[in-house]
Amino acid sequence: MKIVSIRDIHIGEGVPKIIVPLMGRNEEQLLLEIKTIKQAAPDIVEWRADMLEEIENLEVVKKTASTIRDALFPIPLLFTFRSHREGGNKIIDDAYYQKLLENVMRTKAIDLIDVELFSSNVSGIVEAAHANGIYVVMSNHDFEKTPPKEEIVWRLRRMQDLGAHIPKIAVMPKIPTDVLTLLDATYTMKTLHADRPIITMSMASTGVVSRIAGQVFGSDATFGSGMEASAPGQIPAGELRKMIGVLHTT
Ligand SMILES: O=C1C[C@@](O)(C(=O)O)C[C@@H](O)[C@@H]1O
Repeated sequence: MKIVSIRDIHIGEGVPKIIVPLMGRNEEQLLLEIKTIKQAAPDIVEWRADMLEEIENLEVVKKTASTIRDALFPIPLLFTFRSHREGGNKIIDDAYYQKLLENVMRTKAIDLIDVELFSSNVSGIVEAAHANGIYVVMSNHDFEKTPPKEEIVWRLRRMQDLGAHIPKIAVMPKIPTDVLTLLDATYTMKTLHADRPIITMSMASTGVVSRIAGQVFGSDATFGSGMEASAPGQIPAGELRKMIGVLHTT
């Protein structure tokens, strides 16, 4: 089993890692947010760059990336531009998505990058990440429903085949047994197919149990909110840490 190690954070080993999103709209808000979320001692911070007002200005994006890096170091930084079709804040075209990701990777201000499975030229982006020494968290989100177990496992396997260091999927439950489907898919992926860390979650209030207990079934990290949640069902990172601690006391 491959472990993803960034300084003293080892994803895929020990207790699940807590990832806290940064949702600020500009540098000033982001710096304030960083001060606040540091109190929750996140293992990893995710910059949700689709929230940035000036996301279409590459110079601003690159400068903001290094400002965040300096304020956070040594906490590992995950860069995410979440597309609108997968629940993100802003619509950009495929060409700009790739250009944005490649520019940010070249700054070396980040440790991990989110690459959506269904974006165009995934292989090209993954290649650029490998060339820059940045870990790929490949992702897929379904805000409408929970696909069948076989489909969830297929998507996670496809991410692994495409060179993701960490495959990730977030799905929406309509009924409580949809959460079981997600957890069952997680367990099958982890025990039969995965040779690396994976991250899975079921969203909204019905899915909260998956964010707390996901590691029992094979998920290696979980998202907890800082100042603002980035998806439905995220609970505050401090509370999440306590609950995960309870699951790991015996
Ligand atoms: O992919 C994910 C997972 C997520 O959607 C969640 O449900 O916690 C939150 C996003 O910020 C992150 O990029």
